[in-house]
Amino acid sequence: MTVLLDVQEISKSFKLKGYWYHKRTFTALSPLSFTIEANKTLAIVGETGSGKSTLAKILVGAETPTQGEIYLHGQLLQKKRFKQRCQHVRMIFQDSGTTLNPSLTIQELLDEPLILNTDLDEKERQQLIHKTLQKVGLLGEHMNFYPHMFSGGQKQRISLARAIILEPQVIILDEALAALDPSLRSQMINLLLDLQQQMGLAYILISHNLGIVRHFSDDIMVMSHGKVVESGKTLEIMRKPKHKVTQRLIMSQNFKLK
Ligand SMILES: Nc1ncnc2c1ncn2[C@@H]1O[C@H](COP(=O)(O)OP(=O)(O)OP(=O)(O)O)[C@@H](O)[C@H]1O
Repeated sequence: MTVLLDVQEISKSFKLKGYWYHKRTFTALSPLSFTIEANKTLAIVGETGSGKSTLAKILVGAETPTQGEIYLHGQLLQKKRFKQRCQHVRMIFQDSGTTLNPSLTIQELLDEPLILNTDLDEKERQQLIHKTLQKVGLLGEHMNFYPHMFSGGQKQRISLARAIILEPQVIILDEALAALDPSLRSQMINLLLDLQQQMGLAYILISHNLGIVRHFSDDIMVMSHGKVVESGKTLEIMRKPKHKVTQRLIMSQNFKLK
């Protein structure tokens, strides 16, 4: 298997305001490295404030790392080339549905990334939107609907359509399944797994729910205070957690793995 995403020694320190006479910084991420292969899912878990979202924002290009480099297929992802990053790494949030602009139709919402990032003409864009809606289990006719006409689960599918329309290689799911009820969640997980197979996607799953993590991820990385404290195969780590943070997370959810 070949490495798709290679994260090398990424760190992040925030400058704290109000200390001009004695500059202070807060280290949200200590240098950390990891790799992901295509068709695989890496789960990132950890207590609140451990740095998971900061790492996700760096990967998607919304935050600049203090140090470190990210390679995709061996090619350096340039910090300032947002367009390049947008095409390859996309992110879906827990409340993605609520971030869909209510005044735009689904066609207009899906057209935005295509206009910004591709040279496709109007007809080609419309065909791609139609195809992508079908890929996520919606109908081509939904193009003319507005976001308020959809349920929460369907809105999450629209966000997924927006994420995959540029055919990225990596999708970050930041608590993207948390707000869904159990049956919608399993439908969404099955859809994500199907798309992973079809498109060779790598997922980075940030979740507090170890049930989802176990069901969905191949590998796991446990974070605490901006550091990786344990990582490896999900099932092995869940069966025999070595670090006390991992043990605490598992115990706090009363999570048992037979
Ligand atoms: N812009 C910022 N300026 C200063 N500190 C920040 C900033 N963004 C994040 N932090 C700090 O960095 C640390 C890591 O935050 P982050 O949001 O990455 O944690 P998290 O693991 O995603 O937490 P949660 O599970 O609650 O979402 C926190 O202590 C947070 O307060």
